[in-house]
Amino acid sequence: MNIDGKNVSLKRKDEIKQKIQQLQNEGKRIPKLVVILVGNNQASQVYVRNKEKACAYVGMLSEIMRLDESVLEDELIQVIERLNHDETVDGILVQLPLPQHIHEEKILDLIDPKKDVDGFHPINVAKLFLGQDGLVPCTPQGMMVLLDEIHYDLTGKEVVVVGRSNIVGKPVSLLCLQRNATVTIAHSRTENLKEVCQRADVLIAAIGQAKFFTKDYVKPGAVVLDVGMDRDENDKLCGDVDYQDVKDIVSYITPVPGGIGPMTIAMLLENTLKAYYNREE
Ligand SMILES: NC(=O)C1=CN([C@@H]2O[C@H](COP(=O)(O)OP(=O)(O)OC[C@H]3O[C@@H](n4cnc5c(N)ncnc54)[C@H](OP(=O)(O)O)[C@@H]3O)[C@@H](O)[C@H]2O)C=CC1
Ligand SMILES: Nc1nc(=O)c2c([nH]1)NC[C@@H]1CN(c3ccc(C(=O)N[C@@H](CCC(=O)O)C(=O)O)cc3)C=[N+]21
Repeated sequence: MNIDGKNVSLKRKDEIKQKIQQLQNEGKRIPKLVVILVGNNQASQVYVRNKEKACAYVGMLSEIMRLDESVLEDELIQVIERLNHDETVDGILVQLPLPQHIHEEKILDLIDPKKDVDGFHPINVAKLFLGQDGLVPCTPQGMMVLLDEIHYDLTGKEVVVVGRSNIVGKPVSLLCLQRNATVTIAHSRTENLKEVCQRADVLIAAIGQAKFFTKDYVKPGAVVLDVGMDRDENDKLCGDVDYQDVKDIVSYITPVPGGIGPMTIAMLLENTLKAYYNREE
């Protein structure tokens, strides 16, 4: 069965919309998200526009700062420092990937952890590691919300996460561990990947390879969360999972599009609202 991420994200956004309406009624300041987009990466343009639309839908203020591909690292640093000090700004997101000449780590470390709605700053990463309350990366958090939606209890379950990036693979592994799953993190150097994946009660596919996971990777009855945002042979958007091949043997699967992607955006809005409340307190 499909897990309808689009619909779940809509429910979440409607809840946020109500909260913002309430702030408005009380004459309070309205939460604001700033997205920094460097260069003109095609995919990034689409994602950023989706974020802008979502902000408008819930009544949140948003600003997209479009910087030229050739922007100097120092200029970007100045922009972030200004936003860090801007009292009207609650969330700052620097869209990845950044151009080659800019050091990603240096930039992410600079964002005020209180405004780090991506949850990529070392302080927030450490909080997640320690199980402390902080800003949690959006895509992994979105996956937890979808598991809640199907009332799936991870306790004692075998979770296999394929992919070990800082933005998806590692954080989602920690969240599953927190929920008492037995977690395996696989990657490009993993031996016998097929056999490892076949053990999974929950398979999390986050490698960026179109339709890589066919049914011989999937245990019948497993839950499959497909994070991939890939292009197939016809340049059509698809996931890391071969949906047609596995759909009849899984218990649940997130489709692409309409699965994890929309949840990422809903969680971004939730994080911005959380950052707002934390700062107002
Ligand atoms: N829906 C959403 O909201 C989001 C979707 N995405 C999508 O998710 C996918 C993953 O993104 P991201 O985590 O940033 O990816 P990265 O490219 O940063 O990391 C990919 C990971 O997958 C591993 N990997 C690559 N190929 C294989 C393979 N053949 N077998 C096993 N492991 C492999 C790599 O291993 P190694 O470490 O050994 O190199 C690496 O750990 C992409 O399609 C991306 O577009 C990303 C973010 C949000
Ligand atoms: N600092 C930073 N934070 C991110 O969260 C971040 C990033 N950089 N860089 C790129 C990835 C990717 N990502 C997506 C967000 C929404 C969809 C999304 O809305 N997907 C729709 C379809 C989109 C389409 O039509 O192309 C869906 O799956 O239904 C996808 C992918 C966020 N990322």
